[in-house]
Parts: sequence; structure tokens; C-alpha cells
Amino acid sequence: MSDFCDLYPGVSKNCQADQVNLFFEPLAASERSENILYASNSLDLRKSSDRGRKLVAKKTIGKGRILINEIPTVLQVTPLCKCVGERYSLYRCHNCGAAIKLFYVCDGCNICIFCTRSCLFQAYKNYHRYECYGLQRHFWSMDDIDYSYVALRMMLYGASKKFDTQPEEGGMYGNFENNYPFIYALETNFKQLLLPTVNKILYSTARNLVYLIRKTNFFHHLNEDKSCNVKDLHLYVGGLMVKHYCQAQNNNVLLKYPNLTLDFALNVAGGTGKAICPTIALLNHSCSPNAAIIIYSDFVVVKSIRVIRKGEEITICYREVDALLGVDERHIITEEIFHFTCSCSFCMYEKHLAIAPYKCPQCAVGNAQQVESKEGKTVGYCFKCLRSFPLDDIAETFKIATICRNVYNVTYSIEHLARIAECYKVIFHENSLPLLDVYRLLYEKHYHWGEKPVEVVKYGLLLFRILEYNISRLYLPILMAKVKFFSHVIGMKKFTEIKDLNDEEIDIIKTFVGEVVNVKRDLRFYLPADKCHFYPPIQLKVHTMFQRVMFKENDYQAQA
Ligand SMILES: C[S@@+](CC[C@H](N)C(=O)[O-])C[C@H]1O[C@@H](n2cnc3c(N)ncnc32)[C@H](O)[C@@H]1O
Repeated sequence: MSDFCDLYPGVSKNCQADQVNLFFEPLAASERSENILYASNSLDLRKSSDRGRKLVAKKTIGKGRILINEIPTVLQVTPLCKCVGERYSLYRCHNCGAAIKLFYVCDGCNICIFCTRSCLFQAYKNYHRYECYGLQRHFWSMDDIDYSYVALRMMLYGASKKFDTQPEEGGMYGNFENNYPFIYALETNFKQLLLPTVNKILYSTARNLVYLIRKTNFFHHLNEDKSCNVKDLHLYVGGLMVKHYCQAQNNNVLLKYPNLTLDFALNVAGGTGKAICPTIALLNHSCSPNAAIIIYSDFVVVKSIRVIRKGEEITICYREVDALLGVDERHIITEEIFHFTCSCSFCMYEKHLAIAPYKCPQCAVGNAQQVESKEGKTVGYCFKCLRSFPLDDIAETFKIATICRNVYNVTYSIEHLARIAECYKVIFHENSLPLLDVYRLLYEKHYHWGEKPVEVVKYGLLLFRILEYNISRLYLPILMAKVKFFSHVIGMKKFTEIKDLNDEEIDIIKTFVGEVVNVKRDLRFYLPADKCHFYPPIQLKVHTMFQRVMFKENDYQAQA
């Protein structure tokens, strides 16, 4: 911790940056890939027929390992945006993205800030001289979620590299000096867009375009290379702008810190800017990812969030919170925002569950569906043991659950919900989504009534178990929800007064205690141990609770 200021010049030693995860252990030289820039040597670049390029694991990778640590190639920092929070006042350099306390301001626009004079000069030479005046004029009307600004930066970066779009033959994927060919080659939704969308994008980027045409020598720069007339040139640049806009939309990384210590809140919305990282942009999306992006001071890092088997594709979730939604809602989002239909294994699994939703009563592990037998009878069929079975029991139980559901819709009584859960436990797998829905309702009911702490714990834990099974243990929104859940339970007055527990309740509390310990370990994935400030008081209360439970158990043992 003490030396992070030395690692990141410009960061004052007095700043309270120890409250955020500026910590970064870089990949050792021996662990770096020889052919993929910024990636670990356990990754390989492959091509799939349906999703373009992908990164896969060359060998089994443990949990919490660094897979990629990348310095962004193009950055767009939201002007005047503090990257850590009100109290800590760290800003980002507009050229390299480093978190800084002290900075140089461009005295042309008075908007862009830089960590060093060399960053300022570099920015001015490569792109800032083209955007400086436009920024002054348009800054205050600039929409944060609009990608036109980062698209403009990408284009200016391309121009500074003379729009050379040919990657080196047989060379490393990515190049310190010039990553433009790799940005240019990123998969986009360019071809999928309809004309009205293209027009809309052109319109929103037009002011930059007009400005470039009228106020800068940007086109002269291009003219040197291209022997075409001005009209063609404008069309060419317009097309490039749309392409870059689409690439920015699909390939950007939102610059934000998982600011766990401040009220456990995430600055999910907006972030502090966007970064284009060509290697990270090779990662495809999954609604149940095996890796996550973490933003450090000036690196964007991808870490594995569970064990990844050899040959498995490395995936991240493009929109974190969306994984908690149903498959149809998620598809609407990926289609509307990213313009592709998600074909990840989790969506396929959920679709498969929709076709074969039942637990096979014969093998108890397979998924079964309702089919028509040769005799014209409706029977169940299991995809695992490949046997059919009479569907009567499932149909009967389902009928009871439906009646309970209808009654519940009138009474809102917990007893009816509990009965539905009992029925669903017979018909569906214990990690199934119908059960998740009922547990969620049961949890919310008990949570709001606040009278039965053991039930709150029980249904909360069941909920998280299903979410983790379907998504991923260290998935940040789940972790955050868990931290909130634990804090709430520990803070419940009735929880601390718990006594006279039966065996089942003791087991529930013991699992809860174990989970709190696990959460500390999981949080350390994002924060160093001594930064989990929430932990000591929770630990104390959990410890007391644990002792009480253990004492009770010892009592039982003594009696036995
Ligand atoms: C950031 S790029 C990922 C790398 C990309 N495959 C490439 O070759 O550059 C995003 C694009 O990959 C494709 N893609 C990523 N995840 C996908 C998924 N789960 N299902 C379908 N297509 C996906 C989409 O075409 C999307 O626009």
C-alpha cells in the first residue's frame, strides 16, 4: 500500500486512496503471453463460427488469477469526473487514465486534465488539438452515455496512425506502438444496424464531424494519403465514424471502481469514462461468466472468478446487473444495446430448462419433459436416463402448486407460499428458477415482517445458492447483495435474541456463519484484507451467534 503513490506518479501521498482498490499485482514477465499483448500465457486466441474471435484457457486456471492486465489504447474520461468519490477527490488523467490528485489542465478548453506535462503534450499532438475547441463548445451539452465522444477519440487516434488498418503478418496480437489495426478489426454491430439507427448515430456524431471539417486540418491530414475528392472523403469519414461509434458501443470498458467500502455502493451507472482495450475486447459475453473486469489506477484487469477448465472459453458479463434477469429480458437488453442475440451457455441452459423443466423422478438428476407416447398418452421423458415415466404424480403436485399460487394471489399468506415451495421442490431441481422465484417471495415476506430471523436467513441463503449456481459465486452484484443481506440480518434486533433453536435451525445458522466467513474471502478478491471495513463488527456478532449455536450443540451432545 505504502508504495502505490510511487507506482502512480502524481498521486499525493496524503490522499485517502487506501479506501479503494488501487492495488495491483502485475503479471510476472514469465506469465505473459508471447503472442497476445497484455494477456497471460494461459490464454489462447481462437475463432468460433458463431461469435467470431474468442480467448480460451490453454490449461486449467485457478480462481482469482489475473488473465489480462491492459493499459487502455483509447480513453475517454468524463470531464471533471472524480473517479473515487466526494471524499477522496481522485481524478483521471485524460490521456493515460491514471488516478491523480494533482494535475495539469489544458488551458485551451480548461476541461481536459493530465497527470504530467508529457501526457499533455502527447494528447495535444495525437488528438487533443482537433477536439479542444469543440469540447469547449459542446461539453456542457454532452451526454455521458453517448459514445460519439469516445468514437471521435478512436478516430483521431486512427488518424494519428494514418488509419493503417493492417495488422502485422504473423506478429503479436496487439502492438504497444500502434493498436489501431486491432481496434479497427474488432467485431462490431455495424452490419446489423438499420438505416434509421445509422442516421441517428451520424446525427449524434455530426457535430464532431462538422467541427473537424470546418475548424481543423484533420482532412488535410487524410488528403495526404487519399487521392479522392472531398465529397468521397466526407462520406468515408462519416462511414468511419459510424464504425467507430458501433465499436465503442460494443467494445468499451466502463471506467469505475468497485468502491466497496463506501456504503457498499457501486458506482455502476456512468462510471468515470470509457476505455477501449483491444485485448479485453476479444472476450465474448456470457450471462454466467467465468471472469470479471476490475479497474485499477491505470490498468484494466480481467480476473478469473471461478476455476476455468482447459479449453473453456473466457467470458465476461457485458452488463453486470443483467445476469439477475430472466433469459427473455436479458435478450432484449443485449439486442437493444449491443445488437447481438446472446448465445451463451447459460442462455442455452435456461432455454433447455424451459423445454425440459422437471426433475426426473427415476434418476433424480436428469431433466425431464412432457411427451406424447406411441399410444397417444402423455408421459414424462428424461434426457439423462433416456426413460419415460408416468406423469401423474408431477401433474398432481403441479395442480396443488397452481391452486396454492391462485390462493396466494388473493391472500398473500406466507403459508401458501411455503406450500408452493414444498410442491416445487418435488417437481423441479433444487437450483431451478421456479424455486428461485418462490424463495425470493418468501425471503421478501419474512424480511419485511422481520419477525422470523431464521426464516430470513434460510430463504436468503437458498436464494443466493440458486443465484450462485446459475451465475457465479464471485459475481460482484451477488456479492454486494450478500453483503447487504448479512448486514441486514446481523442488524435485526430479533436475530441477536435468537434462542431455543431446533436442529434444522442450528444448521441454518451454522451455514450462515460459514457464509459470512466466505464473503470476507470473496471480498478480498476486490479489496485487500484490511480494507474490508464492514467486517469487524459483523465478525463479532457472528462470533457471538456462533458460540451460542455451538454451545447449544454441545448441550445436545452432552445429553445424548
Ligand atoms: C467485444 S466483441 C467480442 C469479440 C469478438 N468475438 C471479436 O471477434 O472481436 C463483441 C461481439 O462479439 C459477439 N458476441 C459476444 N458475445 C456474444 C454472445 N454471448 N452471443 C453472441 N454473440 C456474441 C457479438 O457479435 C458482439 O458484437
